[in-house]
Amino acid sequence: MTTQQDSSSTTTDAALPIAVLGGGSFGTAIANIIAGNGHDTRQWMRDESRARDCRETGENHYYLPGVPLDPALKITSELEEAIDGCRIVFVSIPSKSFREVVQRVAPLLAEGTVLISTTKGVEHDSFHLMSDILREETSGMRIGVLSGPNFAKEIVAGHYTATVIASEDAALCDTIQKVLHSETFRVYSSNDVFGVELAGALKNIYAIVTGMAAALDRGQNTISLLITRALAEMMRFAEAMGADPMTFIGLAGVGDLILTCSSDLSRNYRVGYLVGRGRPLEEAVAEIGQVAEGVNTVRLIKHKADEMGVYMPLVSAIHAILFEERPIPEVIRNLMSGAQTFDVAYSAKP
Ligand SMILES: NC(=O)c1ccc[n+]([C@@H]2O[C@H](COP(=O)([O-])OP(=O)(O)OC[C@H]3O[C@@H](n4cnc5c(N)ncnc54)[C@H](O)[C@@H]3O)[C@@H](O)[C@H]2O)c1
Ligand SMILES: O=P(O)(O)OC[C@H](O)CO
Repeated sequence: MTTQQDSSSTTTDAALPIAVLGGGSFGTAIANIIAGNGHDTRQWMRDESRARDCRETGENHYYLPGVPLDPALKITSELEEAIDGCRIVFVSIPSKSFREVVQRVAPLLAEGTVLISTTKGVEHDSFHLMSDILREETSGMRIGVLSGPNFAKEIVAGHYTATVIASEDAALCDTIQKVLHSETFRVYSSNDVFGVELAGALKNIYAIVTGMAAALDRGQNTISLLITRALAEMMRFAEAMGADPMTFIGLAGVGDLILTCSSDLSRNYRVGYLVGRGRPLEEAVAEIGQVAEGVNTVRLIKHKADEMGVYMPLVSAIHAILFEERPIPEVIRNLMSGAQTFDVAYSAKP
C-alpha cells in the first residue's frame, strides 16, 4: 500500500487518508474498521478530554467500553487535523447536530470530496434527510449514505455484518465497498439514496413500538405482527414520497427493521421498553444517554403522513402514546379494532 491518494480516483486499493466525524458508538465502530484495513484514519470528536482519554487508554470507555481501538487510529478534537488531506469523510453525528457540524467542516473540504452520512434520522423541524443537508451545505462534493442492520457493538465484536452504501455515483460505491470490506463486514451497493436513507430513519419508529410490546409481555405473535405491518407502512410511505418500495425488502429496509425491532441493543427499542414500563418519555431518553433518533422521527413522519394522507396506523398509535398522553391500553384497543383489510396490498405488477 502507498500513503499517496490519487485525488480524482475513487476506485483504489491504496491506503487513503479518511476522516470519521463523530465520537459515538457508530463513528468509533466504522473508524476502527477503516483503520484495521490499513487506511490513515482520523476520528474527530468535539470533546478534547474524551479524545485524550481514547488516545491514552486505547478505548472509547463511554460508548464502547472494553473494545480495543486499532492502534493506528488517530483520534483528535481538532477538525482541521482530522480533515487534512482527506478526500473521504464519514459523518456520524446525530441528526440534531448534523447540519451544524457539516457547516463547520464545509470550508475545509476539497472539491470532489466523498461525503458519507451514516446517520439514520430526519432533521428536527424540517423534513430534511442527512444527504439533503450534505447537498445544501456543500457544493461540488460526491455524496452517499451508509445504512443497514448494524449494531456498533456487534460490529466491533466481529459478528458477521452487512451494510449498504447508496449513491448515484457508482465509483463512490465501489470505493466505499473496498474501504470498509473486511473478513466480517460486507458492503452491498444501491443507487437508491432516498430509499436507503428513508428506510434507516423509519425503522427506528417501529423499534420503539416493539420495545413497548416487549415491556407489556407480548409474545412473538405480536412482534411478528408489528414488524410485518411496520414494513407495509414503511413501503406505503416510501411510495407516496417517491422512493422505490423495493429498496425496503433489502438490508437497509427489512434487514434493519428486523434487527432493531428484535433486540435491546437498540436504543430506540429500549426507549419503547422503558415507556412501556410506565416511565415518562423524557426520563427514558435521559436514561439511555445516547441518541434514539426514532423519538423525533415519529413526530415528523406523523405530520408528513397526515399532510399527504398516507395511512400509518402504527405511527399514529406510537405518536398518541408518546406525545398525546393517550393510555397504552386504549391505543392498542383502537389499533386492534381498525377496519380489517388486505394482507399484501402492494404489487409491483402493473
Ligand atoms: N450505534 C449504532 O449501532 C448505529 C448503527 C448504525 C447507525 N447509527 C446511526 O449513527 C448516528 C450516530 O449514532 P451513534 O450511535 O454514533 O450515536 P451516539 O449517541 O453513540 O454518539 C453520538 C456522537 O455525536 C457527538 N455529537 C453530538 N452532537 C455533536 C456536535 N454538535 N458536534 C460534534 N459532535 C457531536 C456526541 O458527542 C457523540 O460522540 C445515528 O443517527 C444512528 O442512528 C448508529
Ligand atoms: O440503537 P439504535 O436503535 O439507534 O439502532 C442502531 C442501528 O441503527 C441498528 O442498525
